[in-house]
Amino acid sequence: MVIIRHLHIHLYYETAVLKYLISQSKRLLIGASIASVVHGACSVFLLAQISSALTAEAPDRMEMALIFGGTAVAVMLSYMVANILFERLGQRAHAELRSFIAKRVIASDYRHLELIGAARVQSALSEHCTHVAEFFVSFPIILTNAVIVAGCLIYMALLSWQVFLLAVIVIGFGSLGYHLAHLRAIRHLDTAAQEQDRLFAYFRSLTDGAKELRLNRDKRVAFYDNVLGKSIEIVRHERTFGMSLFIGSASWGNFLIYAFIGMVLFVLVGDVPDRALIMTGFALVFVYMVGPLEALLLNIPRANLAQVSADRIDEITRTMAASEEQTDGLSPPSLQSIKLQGVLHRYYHEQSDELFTMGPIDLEFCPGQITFLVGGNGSGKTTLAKLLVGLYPPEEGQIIFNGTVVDETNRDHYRQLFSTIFSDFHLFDRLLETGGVDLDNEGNRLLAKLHLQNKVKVKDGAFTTLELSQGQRKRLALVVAYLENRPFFMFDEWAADQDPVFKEVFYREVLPELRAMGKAVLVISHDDRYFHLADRLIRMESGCLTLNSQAAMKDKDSLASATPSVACSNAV
Ligand SMILES: Nc1ncnc2c1ncn2[C@@H]1O[C@H](COP(=O)(O)OP(=O)(O)OP(=O)(O)O)[C@@H](O)[C@H]1O
Repeated sequence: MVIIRHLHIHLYYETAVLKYLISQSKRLLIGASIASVVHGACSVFLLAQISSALTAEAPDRMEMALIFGGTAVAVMLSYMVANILFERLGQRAHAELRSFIAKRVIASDYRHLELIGAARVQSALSEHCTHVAEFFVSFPIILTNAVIVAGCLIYMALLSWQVFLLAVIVIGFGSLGYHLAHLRAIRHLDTAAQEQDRLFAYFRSLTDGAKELRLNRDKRVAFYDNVLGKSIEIVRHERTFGMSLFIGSASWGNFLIYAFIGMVLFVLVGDVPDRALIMTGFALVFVYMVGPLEALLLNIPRANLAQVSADRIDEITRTMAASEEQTDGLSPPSLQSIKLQGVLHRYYHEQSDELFTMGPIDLEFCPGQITFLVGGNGSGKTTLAKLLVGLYPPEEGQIIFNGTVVDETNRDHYRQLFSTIFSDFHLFDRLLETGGVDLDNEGNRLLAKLHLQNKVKVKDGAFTTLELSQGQRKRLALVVAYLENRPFFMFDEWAADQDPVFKEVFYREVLPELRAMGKAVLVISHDDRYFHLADRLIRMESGCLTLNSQAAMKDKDSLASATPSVACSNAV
């Protein structure tokens, strides 16, 4: 009873995500909905036939039996078609939603993605997606049963307008109760959804922090009791409370149904001549209607859960701004010069209300030049590298590439200039480089060059294993960088995990070779033994460049006595 109004709410109160999904599968949804409506209508028609068969005369029975049989087959077929189509719709919605989020994540500005965080993306891709897909499974149940209930009400109106009027009053009461419960319940489901995003971060700590948790019993207990267990409990509690409110209102609806039936049977139908016949007719409708009504009352909460998840996905994907134009299909850029002019980036730390400012910085890079970027921990080296390679757009100042200002229209193209190995690099198990080289041959040649030929091979465009030490995995990343063969190489503390022998290889063979190939190279390093090998050395302190020495470093003592050539306007 409550249903028609709430069905209306759910059909029209769509989030952008549901709208998108519905628009993607419009035809399938229309087909499945028609099959559901046909199923509901045939079911009511079947009921009408059962009712009239009870009082039918013998000569009509044969014809009625045929119609009954035909309707029963139609009920079966429409049920099958509706459910298969909705199952397909559910699976399709799930897949569409996953690709929708994945594409949004890929296109999102890097800084936005950093701010959203991996846990929220994971939560959206897994649990929220599943809830939304389930909407398409509960939708046919809601639709079919709504049609059956509506049909029953019409049938009732034909039997008696007084009964129909009473039904409308009961629907009003039911809706009010449901609405009040709905407002409260949604708040709890929302809280559960927010907590679930945090829970996914704790799930990651379970695997990422596996070593620490095993080595420290107190930490393990505290992590489970105060962090993970607490979060699991909050999600359980909030969701149970929210869903219980819905179930409470469903029970209220249920009570109203029986109150309604009682009123009709004992109050409205008085001592009329055909009492037994009229009672039989009503009893049949009631019995037939109770099942669909209950199914409706139970499935609407599931649709609400989907709604909350869809809102959550919506919120996450909406903040994934994609301000840059994708520049697929353009040929890779070549490098003449890169100029950083007054570039600046700020990090705001909400908890401590502190701001870290990097810049303003002026720098120039050209091909065939090796630049070392040095400085203490947290001085801003990686941040500068992220700005240089176009992962962060400068908040102030600009980057000029081959004489052209880098902006939203060409930043994606500009980024194709760089092969990078950040300290938190990621290795894809497949080699995704598409430079036209024979990946297997070239990959294996490079593996031999980096002394890894006995550990790992490239086979069918993939590394045979990634189960290697951190230093070896970094060498694999170097193989990938070589295969990319871009004009600019950026290494963020690459050599930190290498043994002394390979450090020598890196600084004395790999880097000079890259220079000879005409590559521009930026090396973030703490290896002061090798600083003198740089063509230029720049030092960062508290987000400012304090030294930009163009001269070749002959020894590190000359470095220590060098005067800063770049004024720091940001000194703290
Ligand atoms: N993702 C981030 N969000 C917010 N603040 C950040 C983030 N990354 C870095 N910071 C802030 O910026 C400062 C500089 O960090 P950055 O990683 O650039 O330093 P770094 O010189 O590369 O340090 P290290 O030598 O330890 O790698 C840090 O002190 C930190 O406060």
